[in-house]
Amino acid sequence: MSDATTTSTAVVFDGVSRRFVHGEAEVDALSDVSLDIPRGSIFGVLGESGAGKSTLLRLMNGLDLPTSGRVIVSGTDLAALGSRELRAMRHRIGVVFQHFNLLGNLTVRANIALPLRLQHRRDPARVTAMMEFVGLAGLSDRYPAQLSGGQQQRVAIARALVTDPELLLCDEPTSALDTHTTAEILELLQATRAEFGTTIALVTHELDAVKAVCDAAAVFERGRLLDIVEVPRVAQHREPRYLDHVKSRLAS
Ligand SMILES: Nc1ncnc2c1ncn2[C@@H]1O[C@H](COP(=O)(O)OP(=O)(O)OP(=O)(O)O)[C@@H](O)[C@H]1O
Repeated sequence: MSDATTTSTAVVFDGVSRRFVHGEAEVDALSDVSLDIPRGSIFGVLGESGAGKSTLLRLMNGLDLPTSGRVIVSGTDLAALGSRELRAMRHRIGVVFQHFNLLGNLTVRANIALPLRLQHRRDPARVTAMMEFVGLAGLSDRYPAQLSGGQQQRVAIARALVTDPELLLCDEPTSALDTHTTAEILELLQATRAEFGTTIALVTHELDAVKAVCDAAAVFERGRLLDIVEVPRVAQHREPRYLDHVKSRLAS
C-alpha cells in the first residue's frame, strides 16, 4: 500500500472486507481488498453481477462502512469521521448512477443546482457553466422526461460536478444507453478529467468501456480482487474520429 497521505493517491482500500449477515446467511460482498486509485486517473471496477462493485463504491463515499480494513479518501480514513465531517467529505465526492436519478419535478437547471442548494449555496454562473460543459446549454428549462437517456445522464454528470468534487463515482453510467450514446458519455468523462483533474472511479461490467477510457481496472469476482490490469496506452487514442482520420489520411 502506498502512503495514504500522499497527494498522488485519491483512494486507498487497505485490507477491506464487507460481510452482510441475514440470519444464518452470510455474504462476503468484499474479501480483503487492497488497492490504490491514483489521483487524476480514470479507474475501472470490473466484474459480473454480484462481484461487489456497488459495495466498493458505497464504501468510497461513506454510505457503508467496512466490516474490517480501512477506506481512505484523500488521506482520511472514512470510519474515523463524525457525521458532520462525513457530510463535508461527501461534498467532495460526486456520484453518477445507471438510471440517472434525476428529480422529475425539477427542470434541468434546478436538478443541476440541487447539490449547491443542499449546501445552502447559490451559484447560477457555475450552474450555467456546467450546463455548457456537458453540452446542454439550450435545455435548461426542460424536465427530465423531455430528455433522451444520454441527455439525462449529461444532466446527472453536470449535477455531480457542480460542487467541483475531487472524486467522481460512476455506477454503471452507460449500461442503460445505446452504443453511440455510451461513447459520448465516456468522452464526457474523459473531458471531465482533462478539464477539472477529477479522479473517476468507473464501475461497469462493460469491458469496452474500460478499454475506451480507463488507465487501469480492478477486476472482481465474488468479492475478491482478482487483479489490477493496466490498460495499454494505445487505447487512450480511443476516439473513433481520430482513428477514422488516421485511416483516411493513410488511404489517400
Ligand atoms: N445491503 C446488503 N445486504 C445483503 N447483501 C448485500 C447487500 N448489498 C450487497 N449484498 C450482496 O453482496 C454481493 C455483492 O453485491 P454488489 O451489489 O456489491 O455487487 P455488484 O458487483 O455491484 O452487482 P451488480 O452488477 O448486479 O450490481 C451480492 O451477493 C449481494 O447480494
